[in-house]
Amino acid sequence: MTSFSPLLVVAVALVDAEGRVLLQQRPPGKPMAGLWEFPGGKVEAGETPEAALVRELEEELGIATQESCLAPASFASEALGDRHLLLLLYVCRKWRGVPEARHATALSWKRPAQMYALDMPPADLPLIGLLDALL
Ligand SMILES: Nc1nc2c([nH]c(=O)n2[C@@H]2O[C@H](COP(=O)(O)OP(=O)(O)OP(=O)(O)O)[C@@H](O)[C@H]2O)c(=O)[nH]1
Repeated sequence: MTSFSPLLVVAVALVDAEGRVLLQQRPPGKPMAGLWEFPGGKVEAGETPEAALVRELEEELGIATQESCLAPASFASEALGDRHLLLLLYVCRKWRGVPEARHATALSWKRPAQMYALDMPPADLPLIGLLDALL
């Protein structure tokens, strides 16, 4: 039997009062540099997905939220090199602080309809339609 060890990644659509979603641009030196993605990152050993996302938002954007403010929205399942990516997407409308690009090259608030024209990772593309319908 072949073993299956997916890469588990959590990401969030932070939604502002105007229904725009925060995207961040991956920095040089990382795989898929320059692409626009949802803030988030890998779930570490022993962590729940929600705890990982609260941690990533603090580390990457300097904002604070609570696990109860993270609503599961959708997921993506996609080959990623020799791994298989499971990307869990949450929606969050409540946080404290103003997002700043601590790791990313840039941040941008976008309406879902504007995302179709952006360079985003392949796993994110099916998630755009979901956000377009949801927000
Ligand atoms: N955060 C995030 N990662 C995504 C998205 N879409 C997508 O394919 N990924 C992939 O999921 C993985 C997340 O890894 P990462 O490098 O951001 O994770 P991390 O913050 O833990 O970084 P690190 O590896 O430097 O510690 C990458 O392979 C990334 O390309 C997305 O929308 N947001």
